[in-house]
Amino acid sequence: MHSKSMEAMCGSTLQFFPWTGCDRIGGKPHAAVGGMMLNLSIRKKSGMNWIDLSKSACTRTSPGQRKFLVLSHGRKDCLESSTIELGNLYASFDKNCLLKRKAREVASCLNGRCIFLVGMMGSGKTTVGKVLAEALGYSFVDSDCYVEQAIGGESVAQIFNQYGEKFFRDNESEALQELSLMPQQVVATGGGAVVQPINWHYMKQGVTVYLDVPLDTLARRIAAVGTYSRPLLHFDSGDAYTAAFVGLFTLSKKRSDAYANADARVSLYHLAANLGLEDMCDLTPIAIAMEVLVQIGKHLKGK
Ligand SMILES: Nc1ncnc2c1ncn2[C@@H]1O[C@H](COP(=O)(O)OP(=O)(O)OP(=O)(O)O)[C@@H](O)[C@H]1O
Ligand SMILES: O=C(O)C1=C[C@@H](O)[C@@H](O)[C@H](O)C1
Repeated sequence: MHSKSMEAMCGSTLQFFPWTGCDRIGGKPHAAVGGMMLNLSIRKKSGMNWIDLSKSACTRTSPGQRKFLVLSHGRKDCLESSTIELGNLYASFDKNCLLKRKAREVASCLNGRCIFLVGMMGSGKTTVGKVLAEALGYSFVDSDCYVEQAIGGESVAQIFNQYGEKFFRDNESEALQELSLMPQQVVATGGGAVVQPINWHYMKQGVTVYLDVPLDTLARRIAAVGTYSRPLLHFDSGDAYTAAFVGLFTLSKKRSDAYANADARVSLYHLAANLGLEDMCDLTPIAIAMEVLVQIGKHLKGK
């Protein structure tokens, strides 16, 4: 579709929300983290031209400046589905471009140091960690999997059942010690790694980031996949959500001080609010990974 005809079709309240799910746009325009939320007035002020959708997603409309695609419009009836699909495609491309750009900037200050993600079970350390690692060009390691392999392939739940929690914690500490000696890794730590003071000594060889996620969101995520793989939340009776919520509540009371040791904190509650989102579920792993990089950048610059 030609850019002019798209402009004529779509009218005047176009916005770009790179950090949210494209299909769930509805929050109020806000200064987004990583800063790319455009509306018509900003577009006019900055003298932007529409992008020709038939060209590359990274079309440069003026030297050194990359322009972004339109994703949403105040009047849904004037958007053709093909336009939305194309917008979604380009938007995810752009989100990755922005994430990679931020990752390059942060990587240049990290000097190969690892990132240790800490947080409660279900906080997204694995999901976000993989996105971060990919953007930074780092390896991704899940410390629970590392322990499982070290023990000989048994699952965390089996290790808890057979050998008890102390045995698992000792092996977890050994794993973190080994991982702290290897450069350029994003490590998703086990939810309870923060309780052993010695683990902080290992993790502080790199940069530690706390993914702070409300208990209700954690419990919903865990209930969706079941509590079987998480021995501290698994009970034979009762529904999965209640078991997860009660278990997480008890653990979080014991751990909140420990999580506060992290160098940086990413609060999903605050991130969603800053982006004008009513529902935290609309925060994509890319959005959260971007915020992790922003907070690491601030930490490294001493802000
Ligand atoms: N941003 C997100 N939006 C929606 N669901 C998510 C998000 N991040 C993670 N999830 C889901 O939540 C669940 C837990 O995520 P994940 O395994 O990444 O957490 P974790 O912190 O590594 O958990 P654990 O410490 O128990 O291993 C998964 O089912 C995952 O798909
Ligand atoms: O929060 C916890 O104590 C745990 C979290 C998981 O990642 C595993 O390390 C294990 O299930 C214990």
